[in-house]
Amino acid sequence: MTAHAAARGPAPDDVITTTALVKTYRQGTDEVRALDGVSVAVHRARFTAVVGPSGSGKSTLMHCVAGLDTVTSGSVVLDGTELTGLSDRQLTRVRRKRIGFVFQSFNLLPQLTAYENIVLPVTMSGRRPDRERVDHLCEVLGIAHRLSHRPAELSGGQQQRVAVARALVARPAVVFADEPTGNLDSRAGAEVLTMLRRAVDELGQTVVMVTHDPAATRYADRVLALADGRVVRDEHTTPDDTPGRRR
Ligand SMILES: Nc1ncnc2c1ncn2[C@@H]1O[C@H](COP(=O)(O)OP(=O)(O)OP(=O)(O)O)[C@@H](O)[C@H]1O
Repeated sequence: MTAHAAARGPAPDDVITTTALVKTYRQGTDEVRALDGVSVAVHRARFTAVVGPSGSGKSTLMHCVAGLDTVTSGSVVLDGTELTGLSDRQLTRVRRKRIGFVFQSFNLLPQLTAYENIVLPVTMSGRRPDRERVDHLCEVLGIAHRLSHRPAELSGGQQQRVAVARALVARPAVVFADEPTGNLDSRAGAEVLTMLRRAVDELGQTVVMVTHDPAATRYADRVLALADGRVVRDEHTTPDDTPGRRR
């Protein structure tokens, strides 16, 4: 969907819609306009990469859309819920129920096994893990043989795949991946990107990834480029351009 069409409201297959999103920060006496009117819609079950130079607003956009930061003006609708105006408690609920996160630094709990890390979002909310779902995820992600290991006993790439499984386990509406390959060598990075791609193609997951890595964007269906807090490019790729993509 184009930025123009996004202004007309969310279509059924849009899992995120922002309209005229503005975020300003105060830096001393100056005001920084980190987002300067972003209207964009993200399609369900697609892999969207957000790129742009340092300071262009990528992290701010992700934080506002994921309910990690408040917006100055405009609207964010995530999976049918308007986030602006929600209390911290309501935002926490939205994040817990509808969003999975993958970070550059993996953020696994060192004292827990891979399996315990993966099911944490489920057990923390007082539910029992769906063993079939976990087994299927671990098979798709190639970590089924590593589940009893602690993070320190895993390679960086394996740790990040555990983090991807953790992000997917509760069937979130969106997975946000913030520089997921930033701490990995190119081979491990390619493996993790392939796993995110498979999460989209085989599990119907929606993935939004912030990245500096030009190679990473080749795995996405769409590349949104930001500059000075605005969307300056919005490119959709075809399946033939995308490595590891099902034809
Ligand atoms: N908490 C904050 N307080 C003040 N200014 C901020 C804050 N967070 C971000 N900014 C400013 O907002 C602008 C956008 O920052 P943002 O971190 O979103 O960019 P980015 O594209 O993610 O950069 P990078 O690639 O370096 O992570 C920058 O000018 C930054 O200095």
